[in-house]
Amino acid sequence: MLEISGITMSYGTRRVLNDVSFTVAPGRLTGFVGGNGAGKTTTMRIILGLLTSDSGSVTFDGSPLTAADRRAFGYMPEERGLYPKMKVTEQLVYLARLHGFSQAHAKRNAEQLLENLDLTERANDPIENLSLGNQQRAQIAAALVHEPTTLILDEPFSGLDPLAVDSVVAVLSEYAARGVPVLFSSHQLDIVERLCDDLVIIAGGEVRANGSREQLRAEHSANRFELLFSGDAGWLRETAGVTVLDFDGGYALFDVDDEATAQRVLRRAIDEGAVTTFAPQHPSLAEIFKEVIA
Ligand SMILES: Nc1ncnc2c1ncn2[C@@H]1O[C@H](COP(=O)(O)OP(=O)(O)OP(=O)(O)O)[C@@H](O)[C@H]1O
Repeated sequence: MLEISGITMSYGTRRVLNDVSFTVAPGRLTGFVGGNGAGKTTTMRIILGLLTSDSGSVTFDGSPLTAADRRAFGYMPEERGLYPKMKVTEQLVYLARLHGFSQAHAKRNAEQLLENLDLTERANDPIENLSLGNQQRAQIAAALVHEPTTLILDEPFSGLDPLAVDSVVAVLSEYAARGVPVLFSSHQLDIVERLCDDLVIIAGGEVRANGSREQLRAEHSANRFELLFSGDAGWLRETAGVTVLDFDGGYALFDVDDEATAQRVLRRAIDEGAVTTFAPQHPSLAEIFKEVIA
């Protein structure tokens, strides 16, 4: 388990991280979400040891990170940094060799990653000849080729088309399933919502929400229900404790003041017609995000 505890950091007199704490659990994909300038890249650089925080700690399974621990991490930086003239496979093999892998092992890993990322056709092209989306895939392969013990990825999905997103999602999920903690930042809330197990929402250098996706959705659930039945739901507008948000004949979306009101509504709907849907509505990540950063 990677644990970030009480990290505070200033650039000059300007504090950009304030008491940032969260964990990245093994085998889980943790999405790190925040607007521009929220502090994601700074936090990741501190985890990697590229920046030193003013206070706080980063530990792995309870011990402070050593240089050797960090060398075994996989990192995809915000500013992409592959050698433009080097061919894709050559580059990946070179990086794995730097980590002490044999030529054969390095080549095997590189080829497998290129296949999983649908990049095999470009294996012998120089990086600079690839489209931006394909350079991005190569960069993801570069972060993974040395079988890292932890993955830290800064905006791995930016600039990828939906098919590329799917192949990267599959590669990261497979990697996490090996028991590796994976932390990735993203602005794309729909992808984060689909992909991540855990979420950390940061704004103004402070963690505003943190937990499993289900936990956050449940915590921010506003007792909202959807009803679909064969009668007419007009009576809902006059029902005590109910606020109707959307209504169309036998369809209604509404908030209730408590669970007892929801059950009263359900009983009345059953009395008046055949109920096909009566379900709590959990907010989307985009809605939670807006709520917690407000
Ligand atoms: N080298 C630096 N010197 C001074 N201020 C910096 C430096 N790097 C970042 N900052 C400031 O620190 C704050 C956090 O920046 P950071 O890059 O960590 O945010 P971010 O969440 O990664 O943003 P983005 O999504 O835009 O990349 C911002 O206000 C930024 O302007």
